[in-house]
Amino acid sequence: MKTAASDKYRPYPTMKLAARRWPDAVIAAAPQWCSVDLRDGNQALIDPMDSHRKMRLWNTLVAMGFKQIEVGFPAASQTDYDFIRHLIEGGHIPDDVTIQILTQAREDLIRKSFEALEGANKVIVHLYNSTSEVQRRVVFGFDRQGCIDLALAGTRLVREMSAQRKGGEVTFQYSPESFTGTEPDFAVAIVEAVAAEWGATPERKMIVNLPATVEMSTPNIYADVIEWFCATVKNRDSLVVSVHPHNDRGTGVAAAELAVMAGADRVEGTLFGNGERTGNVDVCTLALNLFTQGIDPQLDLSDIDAIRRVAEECTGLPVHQRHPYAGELVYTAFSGSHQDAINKGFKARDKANSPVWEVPYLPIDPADVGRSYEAVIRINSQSGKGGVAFVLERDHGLELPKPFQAEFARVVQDHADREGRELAPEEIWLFFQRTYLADGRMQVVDYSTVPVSKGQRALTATLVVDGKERIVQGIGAGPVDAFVHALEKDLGVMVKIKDYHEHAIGQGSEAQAASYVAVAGADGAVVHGAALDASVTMAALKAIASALNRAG
Ligand SMILES: CC(=O)SCCNC(=O)CCNC(=O)[C@H](O)C(C)(C)COP(=O)(O)OP(=O)(O)OC[C@H]1O[C@@H](n2cnc3c(N)ncnc32)[C@H](O)[C@@H]1OP(=O)(O)O
Ligand SMILES: CC(C)C(=O)C(=O)O
Repeated sequence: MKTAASDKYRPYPTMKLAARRWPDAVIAAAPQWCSVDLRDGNQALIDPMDSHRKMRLWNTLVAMGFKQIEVGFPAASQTDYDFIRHLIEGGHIPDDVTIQILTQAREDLIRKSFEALEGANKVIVHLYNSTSEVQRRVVFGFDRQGCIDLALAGTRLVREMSAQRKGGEVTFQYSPESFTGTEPDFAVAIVEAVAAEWGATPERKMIVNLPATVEMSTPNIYADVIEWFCATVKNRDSLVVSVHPHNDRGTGVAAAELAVMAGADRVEGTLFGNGERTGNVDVCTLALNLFTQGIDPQLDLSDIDAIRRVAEECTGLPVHQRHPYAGELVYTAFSGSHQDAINKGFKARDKANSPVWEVPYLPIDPADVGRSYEAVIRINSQSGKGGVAFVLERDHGLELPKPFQAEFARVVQDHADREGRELAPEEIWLFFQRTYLADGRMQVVDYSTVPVSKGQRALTATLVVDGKERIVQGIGAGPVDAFVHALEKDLGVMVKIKDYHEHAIGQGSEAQAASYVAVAGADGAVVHGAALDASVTMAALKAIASALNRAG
């Protein structure tokens, strides 16, 4: 980047805090959540939501457990106004949910907002005006006092209209909008003036929302300012301090978390971070971050895919595949060492039967957000033996021995490299069948055994070799040993079994035997073979044939 261009920008002022406390704070409970999907999220859409989409999103937000929901800017849009009337007149607002509306500090807009709220039980009236130095100078053309006067005029009217209002209580919320561009001492001054005008008390608290309207600094500086604000503002116990981080620097989540550590009681945000420019802070991520620390987030995210679907369909914006917790790929490992560790983690967990989650590379149990283990491990050229073995065990019950895994993984990896793409589990299974189970030069058709002396059995096997039927006979300590001797005696094929494993797949009459052998060829190279059969002995003989066929 050219140096000349960066001369345009100035560093954000830091805060001189004598003994900042937030770095040592630990979040022990969820903050109050307020969804602003239907307002801030909506105002950022190319096509703002119609009533139908708003209603669908509303129902999802309520079902998730949001108790405060900003439902619109009724004085700005007829759709918002009508939607709010529909919520109220249709009786769609549960008793424990408070709707919030946004208005500027302008008389006509405030009056219209109260009109929209008629008949609603509890409401939050959210008044804002921009307080930043730039906006005072460039947009409004007034000084600090002019800015305070505007806020006070708006507050006064909200107070008067709240007193006249029939029906339930009004909670007042004030936002010094563009707080991050506002001198902290001025933010305190204007909030104190507004709180005095409103008459905030510890019994009738006012919400003070301190938005990172534009995220302009590292999150630690935002936290410093929040801590300083909370320590400095008069009558802190009459205020609910709220934050409303945007994500211009990509650190909205961190800013919200540090702000809560610094003393904020409440967080405004949206599902998956939709909102102006780079979005509002993502409440799903914040909530699940808490969840992974053992803290009840007070929001139900147990079916994150369903929530994601609604959000995507209502906003028309896709959630990124790598989005924390919700992205399509975030519970999937392609790379070999990750797959191996996840596979071992799952096995250790099954064995230990422990409630504590400690599967490597998975910060959260996918099942807790309604995701399944199915797609955790997927195979491409970056995958190793653990991943391939995981897929075969998960889908087909095969427990491949370690050296066997290594051999088959090489086959799969070569193919994935050639194809340059992910291989579906069905393709891997097809590959396994083609590599080990398909008919080769030698096929075992049948066999029988009889005891000949103590510990010795004679085996007769019918084979097809190069298309011709052959009968071979041999004696050995068991059927495998007898088969090896038969192959040597009658076909002149030397077989050195280096390793042998078998296990059952399934139970009862449906059960199958899986056999795996490692055979050393004349040159000493080890080749593996495998077979499945209803009979354990037949599976063993077929596995030997499989290895010999592969050895060529
Ligand atoms: C950071 C945020 O997200 S804040 C929320 C922003 N959301 C929206 O603006 C969405 C909906 N807004 C709208 O539909 C319109 O802007 C309306 C209906 C609110 C107002 O419409 P209009 O008056 O026609 O236009 P416009 O927004 O351009 O008005 C700007 C005027 O409002 C003034 N103004 C802006 N914000 C405020 C405020 N919070 N309080 C008082 N006056 C304000 C401006 O100084 C300007 O005054 P001027 O006309 O004397 O120069
Ligand atoms: C109205 C305020 C809270 C806002 O949306 C913002 O500052 O981003």
